[in-house]
Amino acid sequence: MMKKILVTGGTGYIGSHTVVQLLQAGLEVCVIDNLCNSKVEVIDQIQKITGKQVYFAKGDIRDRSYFKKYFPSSSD
Ligand SMILES: O=c1ccn([C@@H]2O[C@H](COP(=O)(O)OP(=O)(O)O[C@H]3O[C@H](CO)[C@H](O)[C@H](O)[C@H]3O)[C@@H](O)[C@H]2O)c(=O)[nH]1
Repeated sequence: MMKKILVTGGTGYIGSHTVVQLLQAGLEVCVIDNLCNSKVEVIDQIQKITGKQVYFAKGDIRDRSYFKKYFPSSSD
């Protein structure tokens, strides 16, 4: 089974470069970023560079209701 990695801040400078490396290593990547210091277009650029799909969700994991939506089995 392919490993899935969650990268928070994955459209930022360090995050996007990390995502490219992870994809090129054959891992599946999901990015959560609130886009306060980056643009969603970065996802398209990553996909163009790697030829691989990135799952993207805009939001902040510090927001409890948002976190629960994506990680419903997490405990309080
Ligand atoms: O509460 C937050 C804060 C940030 N982000 C996102 O996290 C990513 C990374 O944030 P930063 O901008 O703090 O970090 P970067 O690694 O992208 O860039 C930082 O490091 C770079 C060099 O390493 C440059 O110095 C740059 O100016 C500096 O912001 C961004 O996409 C931003 O939108 C969130 O989703 N939530």
